[in-house]
Amino acid sequence: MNLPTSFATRMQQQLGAAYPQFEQALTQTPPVSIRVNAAKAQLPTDLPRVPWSASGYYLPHRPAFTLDPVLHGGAYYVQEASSMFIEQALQQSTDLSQQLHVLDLCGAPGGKSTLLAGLISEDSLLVANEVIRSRAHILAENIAKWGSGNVLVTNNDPRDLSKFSAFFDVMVVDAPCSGEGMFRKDPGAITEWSEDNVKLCAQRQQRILTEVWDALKPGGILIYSTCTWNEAENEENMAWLADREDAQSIKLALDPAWGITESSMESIQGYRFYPHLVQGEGFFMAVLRKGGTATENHTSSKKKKYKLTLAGKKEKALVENWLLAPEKYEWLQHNEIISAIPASLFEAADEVYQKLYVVYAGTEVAEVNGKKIKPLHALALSQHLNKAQFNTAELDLETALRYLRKEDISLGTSGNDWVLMQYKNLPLGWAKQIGNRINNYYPKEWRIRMELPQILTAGLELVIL
Ligand SMILES: C[S@@+](CC[C@H](N)C(=O)[O-])C[C@H]1O[C@@H](n2cnc3c(N)ncnc32)[C@H](O)[C@@H]1O
Repeated sequence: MNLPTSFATRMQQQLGAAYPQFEQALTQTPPVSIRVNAAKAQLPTDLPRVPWSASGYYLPHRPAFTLDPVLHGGAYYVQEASSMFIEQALQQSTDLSQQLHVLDLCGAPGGKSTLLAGLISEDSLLVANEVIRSRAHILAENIAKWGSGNVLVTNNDPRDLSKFSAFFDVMVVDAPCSGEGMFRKDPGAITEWSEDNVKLCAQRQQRILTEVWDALKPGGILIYSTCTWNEAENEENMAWLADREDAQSIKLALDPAWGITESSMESIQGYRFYPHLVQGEGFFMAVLRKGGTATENHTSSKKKKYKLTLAGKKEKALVENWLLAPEKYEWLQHNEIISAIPASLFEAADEVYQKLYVVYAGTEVAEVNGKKIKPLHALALSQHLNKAQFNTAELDLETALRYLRKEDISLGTSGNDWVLMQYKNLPLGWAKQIGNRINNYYPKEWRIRMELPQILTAGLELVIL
């Protein structure tokens, strides 16, 4: 691999005698790993586990993920193993039984957001943000597929977060960086790399951290990560922040067998992932606790004017049984769209709506137009869907893939109703039976564009819950 000279020199200094193993590891094929959505599926297997994540597994080779319907149903997420380490940061720094407000600032495409959504309690709120519009929509798609129901996806610049004061208990900043840890996976990252770019990235990271800092509560946790190894974008930025603001680095307990390299610089504990020592790509993470005492999540009772509008009684009655435990939700209506958010999150969600541009919220349940009701795609993928309310059709692999390609399919059935399309008991989306015909309601922008091969191979052997 043709590495930039100044990068190679720095890594030689950083790694000493281990440098040749590091360089050799950069020529190896990256490991493939997935994280299972524990609310939807289990993977009964003796596949090796990602040691720092309860639901992460390594696969022996890279399957054609696009052709696995179970992926489209949100039963797992393809995620690089090192980045699953934020699970340890969250678990070791935070009481997850509490109701939390969590921000994932640089969220797309959604690896860390879906991991966070799986770790926080059902009455905690995750704000998954992404500054780039098109990427925010991909994030929303992956959040809808994960199906938790307590996530708001926003499309804002970090500076917009400065409208919040002491709102978040936890902030994850997975910052845009110079990407040294991606050299093996994405050789394009090598050509984009330069010392100047490292400096620019470090400055941008400082700006981002400054803009969002006030939104973190006193006593709150910042989980900062990059996929790069240089100190300027990592420990130096954390030391700069801890020095400027009142913050302290948190030391995590590590199993030495994990192969993670701990660094200690100017009172900052950092965690580095090198490809010759771990099964994963390059990664850095540090955790800071903001000074002061944590405060409970309570919202001002003074506020009268809500941005969120409650659904009308009639509309709510039409659809509320489509979710399990409907009494736990506040039912919202925006134009013809009815959605649900956990009732305990109403005030917090409203505050987010007041301050940010929300592109997706909670569970979008239905579109109601007079007496016409259409179940929405996110409902099919929700972890809280009340399946008993719907007709279902179990599809074989080929039909499932044709459905996901938004092709016309035939089930040999007749009737006049909405049908939940399932593969191995996992909901994929809706179709409408009209007489003998099936209208395919799979979202156009999500459809599989790849041609189907002559011979189809079954995907991951998950047990759907
Ligand atoms: C490392 S990626 C995030 C990966 C994501 N956390 C995950 O686990 O799937 C960094 C993200 O930051 C976004 N980004 C780029 N410039 C930014 C900026 N100035 N402020 C905030 N985010 C930015 C990128 O669009 C990208 O989605």
